[in-house]
Amino acid sequence: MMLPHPENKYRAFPPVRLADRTWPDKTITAPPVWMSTDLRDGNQALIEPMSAASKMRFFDTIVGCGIKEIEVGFPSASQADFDFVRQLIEQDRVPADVTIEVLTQAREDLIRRTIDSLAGARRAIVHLYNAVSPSFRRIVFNMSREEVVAIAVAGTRLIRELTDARPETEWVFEYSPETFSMAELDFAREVCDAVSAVWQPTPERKMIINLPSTVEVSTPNVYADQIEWMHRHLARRDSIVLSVHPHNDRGTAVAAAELAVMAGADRVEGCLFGNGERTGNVDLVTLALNLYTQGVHPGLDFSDIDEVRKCVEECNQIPVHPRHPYVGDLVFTAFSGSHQDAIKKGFAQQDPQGLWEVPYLPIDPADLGRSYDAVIRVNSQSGKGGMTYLLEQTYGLKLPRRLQIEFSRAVQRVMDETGKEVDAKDIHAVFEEEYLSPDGAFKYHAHRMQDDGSGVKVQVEAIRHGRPVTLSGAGNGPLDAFVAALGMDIRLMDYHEHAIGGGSDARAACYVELRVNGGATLFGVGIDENIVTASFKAVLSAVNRDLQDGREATAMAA
Ligand SMILES: CC(=O)SCCNC(=O)CCNC(=O)[C@H](O)C(C)(C)COP(=O)(O)OP(=O)(O)OC[C@H]1O[C@@H](n2cnc3c(N)ncnc32)[C@H](O)[C@@H]1OP(=O)(O)O
Ligand SMILES: CC(C)C(=O)C(=O)O
Repeated sequence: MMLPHPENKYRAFPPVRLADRTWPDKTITAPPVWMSTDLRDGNQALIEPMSAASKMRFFDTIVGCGIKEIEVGFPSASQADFDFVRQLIEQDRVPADVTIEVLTQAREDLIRRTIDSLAGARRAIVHLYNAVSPSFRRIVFNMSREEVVAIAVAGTRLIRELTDARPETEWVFEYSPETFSMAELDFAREVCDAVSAVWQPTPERKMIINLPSTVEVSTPNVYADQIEWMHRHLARRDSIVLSVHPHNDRGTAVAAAELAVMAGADRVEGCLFGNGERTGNVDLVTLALNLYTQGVHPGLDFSDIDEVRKCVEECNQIPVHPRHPYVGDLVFTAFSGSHQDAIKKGFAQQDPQGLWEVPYLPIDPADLGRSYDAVIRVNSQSGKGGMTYLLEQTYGLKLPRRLQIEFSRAVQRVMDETGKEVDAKDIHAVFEEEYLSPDGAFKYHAHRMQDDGSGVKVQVEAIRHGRPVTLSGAGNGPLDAFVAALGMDIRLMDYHEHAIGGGSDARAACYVELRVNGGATLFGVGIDENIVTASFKAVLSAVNRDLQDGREATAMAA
């Protein structure tokens, strides 16, 4: 089935004729004013709106993130929203540096109730809106341009009158020409100018003009042009905080907000992790952290991003997508081998004081309180890098390179059999089974060693096929002597050792690569508190593996 032809049903959004636009050359060097509308636009979009308790918990989280302007409801729409505003004020829940905001339609009864809800507030933003685009004028209101301007002006006048009568509150006025992004620019300007002419803001007492993409209908560059046009043409611009309120219908709300800020917007309204009507409001967390990764502090605190996500998910009853920027479960995870390899090398070379430069990771997960353990996960697409990284991070085992290659085949076998992702514990189990298994033919028990200056003699007590045996040998060093004691055709090809942990709990890990009876080389691993014992165990591990592989061990000691 093909999609039907769209030409007769949809048409391209016209570009703005703004030849001398300046925003493409701008960079963002300071954060905008952030406004969270989680408790209003976010809440009105939920299947089940939040309870008062959830709203209060969410409010505290938003405050904890450092957001200073918070739209807390639409108090004239429901008793629940009205009561929540009252609770915030009466219980003195609003910190001194935070301002609550409420939304109202431009209708007298609704405006009166809205202002009533704010009685006793120290400072409050009253947010008035009415839709201005041609289709809304025609379909929803059946009104002319003049009538739409008149609604906005009347609403503003009433709010002015009611707020003037309550000087105990510091009032801030916000006006939104709803559906701005679909409206004619000259008309949007006309409405906004008419409203600000009534409110009479000053540079000292600014009002907010908020230009929403109520529905995102164009590419973000067009929205940026619309914002730059308004930024240049609005009357009383020096007395206006220019705000944007992008929705995400085309999936480009973040880009739209960023370009809008480059185009002159001072303030951004959105929700944490992008909840909101339909495809959501712009995600404030992504915006803030995008800035952070450019070296600009957003003025917000997401240093424990998982805690913020937990609250938002529980209050909204909507999970955050596993691939959501910065916060999703999988965004600091690499499954594919080449990515894991690059990340592992990046972590190893990262200068803790230097610029962040770990490949594939645009941000240090630790800045967000995310753990490095989660960075690399292993499935059938993974190479050796991921599994060895996990072994090192979780169990302190630093496998030499050729052992990494050998071991990755063993893990790959398990994954091919199960088809599942494996975690650090699973990988360690495979490692144990392969190299540290106590069930091999030879088991180390104890040893004695003599060093007379000219050479070393060892006597090793071992269990062979369940029976105790004593192996004796001499050589240049302990390992040489032990290999001689085994009486087998063994060549030591490679040797590595390192400490695991520190202090009294420290142990030694020893890796040997042997060629037994002229066959292919293979590794053995030994771990013990004593480095010599670890090396003997490593040799037995390799010999046991050789025997397991069914190779002939012809000259074995009896
Ligand atoms: C883009 C946004 O997110 S805007 C915010 C939207 N949020 C909400 O609407 C949530 C809460 N809203 C509600 O509970 C209700 O809509 C209320 C209580 C505000 C109003 O309810 P009602 O009085 O039943 O009106 P209703 O919801 O049907 O609104 C439609 C009427 O409001 C008018 N209207 C819509 N927006 C506005 C506005 N901004 N200013 C003035 N009138 C408006 C419409 O023209 C329509 O009038 P009509 O009935 O004469 O045709
Ligand atoms: C009220 C306005 C700002 C709004 O929510 C929108 O246009 O999406």
